[in-house]
Amino acid sequence: MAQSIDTLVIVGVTGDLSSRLLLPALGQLLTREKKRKLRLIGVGTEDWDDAKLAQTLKASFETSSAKGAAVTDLIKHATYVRADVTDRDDVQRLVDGLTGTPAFYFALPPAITAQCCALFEQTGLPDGTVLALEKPFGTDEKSARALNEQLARLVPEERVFRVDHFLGKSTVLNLLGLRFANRVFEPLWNREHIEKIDIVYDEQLGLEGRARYYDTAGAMVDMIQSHLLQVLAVVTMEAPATLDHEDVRAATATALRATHVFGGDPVASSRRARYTAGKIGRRTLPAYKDESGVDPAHHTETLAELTVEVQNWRWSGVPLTMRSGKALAAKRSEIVITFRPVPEVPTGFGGDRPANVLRLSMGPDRMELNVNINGPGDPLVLDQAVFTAEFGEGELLAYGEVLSGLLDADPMLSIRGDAAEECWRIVDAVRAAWKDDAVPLQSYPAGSKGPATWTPLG
Ligand SMILES: NC(=O)C1=CN([C@@H]2O[C@H](COP(=O)(O)OP(=O)(O)OC[C@H]3O[C@@H](n4cnc5c(N)ncnc54)[C@H](OP(=O)(O)O)[C@@H]3O)[C@@H](O)[C@H]2O)C=CC1
Ligand SMILES: O=C1O[C@H](COP(=O)(O)O)[C@@H](O)[C@H](O)[C@H]1O
Repeated sequence: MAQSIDTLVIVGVTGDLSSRLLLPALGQLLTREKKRKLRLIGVGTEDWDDAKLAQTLKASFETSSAKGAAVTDLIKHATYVRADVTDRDDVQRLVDGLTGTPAFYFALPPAITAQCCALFEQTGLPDGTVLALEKPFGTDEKSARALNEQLARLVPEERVFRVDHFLGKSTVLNLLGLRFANRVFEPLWNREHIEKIDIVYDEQLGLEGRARYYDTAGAMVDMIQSHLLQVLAVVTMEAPATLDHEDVRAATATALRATHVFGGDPVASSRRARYTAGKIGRRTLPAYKDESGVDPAHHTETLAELTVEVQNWRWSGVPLTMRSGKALAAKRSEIVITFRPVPEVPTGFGGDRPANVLRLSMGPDRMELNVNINGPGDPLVLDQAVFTAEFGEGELLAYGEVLSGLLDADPMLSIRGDAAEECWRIVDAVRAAWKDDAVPLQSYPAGSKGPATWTPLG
């Protein structure tokens, strides 16, 4: 695909996302694509200059071992613009200084992004501009819709990138090949054969100084509303005819539109908890409520679980449970597909015959399928064998995949506007029930597996 973006404007280049995730991924991309010509403009309110930006670029690129002509060229010509993007004159100056076709990557708090977009309505934007927005995209269904309407006044939908780096993860991309390029999985990928699906993203990380954002988001918004619902959409969607963004995004949006809280009951289908003081390995964590910047009155959950149903012929009645939390005993990131038991095993077989389970791990990126076979000793006693395959990490970091699509103006890995609204619709009812305290906020010690009363998933 022809390159169509030649100027990348990172607004918020002085921030954490930019230096820790975006720039290393950009460096990796340019190492692979030595002929890509890209100018970088970094924007922030800090008193930086071009030399300080170059220094930051070098440090970030080192973390991904980035090198080569395109990398050197980008650093050499990168410029820093000090601007407050909520100030009309600053935004006008920024837009007037642009040449070529720009992509604005807003590595900013979402409210600032919205203010900047409102100013773009006054300043105008060059033809072909791409706008890339980080999560959270709005704060609920209503605000997401309003933001979509605002963006639609600026650029066409295909030029809005609602970034979700989980869509760039190797295992999530591999799901497309696994499901739609094999005869053996897709015919079984439905309610007749699948009993339940669990999507788990447990982290050992605690708050990591992110109270300003996390304390108003919590695990439900931080992980389930965005990343895990996107993964769920890829797991449950119908086969797209092509991998073009029109087909893939139509398929994921259709799956999300059919997704509803299980049994229509947000109370019975959700759980929440918050960590108390504890130890993870050698690290001692204070209770979440005592972390710096946290307001205990927010009752923010650090572990959330939600069961939904995709209400269509393929999935009706199958519980799909998403869970994610922080400060847990072990990192666990997997999609677990549990098949229904076989209808009958011939009398005469001994041994266990557990259900077939397909595990797709999102780090390390690999799959495991357990099957029951005749045992190695007595052939009439069943045993279990495991087929494994490594997906590999992928050539690019997840953010590299996202940036690659963005610079080529291919929104396949970006969330379409209506899908973003659907994700809020699914969780808004649950958040309302939580706000009314209809679901108790339970607790678990940091470093544990979560509240002891919760049934383990997968
Ligand atoms: N950090 C992470 O791991 C992840 C972050 N995100 C999302 O990325 C976004 C940014 O997060 P993060 O980098 O952590 O936040 P930081 O607080 O570290 O950085 C925010 C950036 O925004 C800039 N900024 C704030 N106000 C203005 C303004 N008025 N004009 C110009 N620049 C401004 C700051 O510039 P300056 O300091 O110069 O004022 C800074 O560079 C958020 O939406 C977050 O949800 C998503 C996934 C992961
Ligand atoms: O967006 C986010 O994702 C990370 C988890 O993603 P990973 O790819 O870094 O494992 C999560 O820790 C963070 O809270 C959330 O904002």
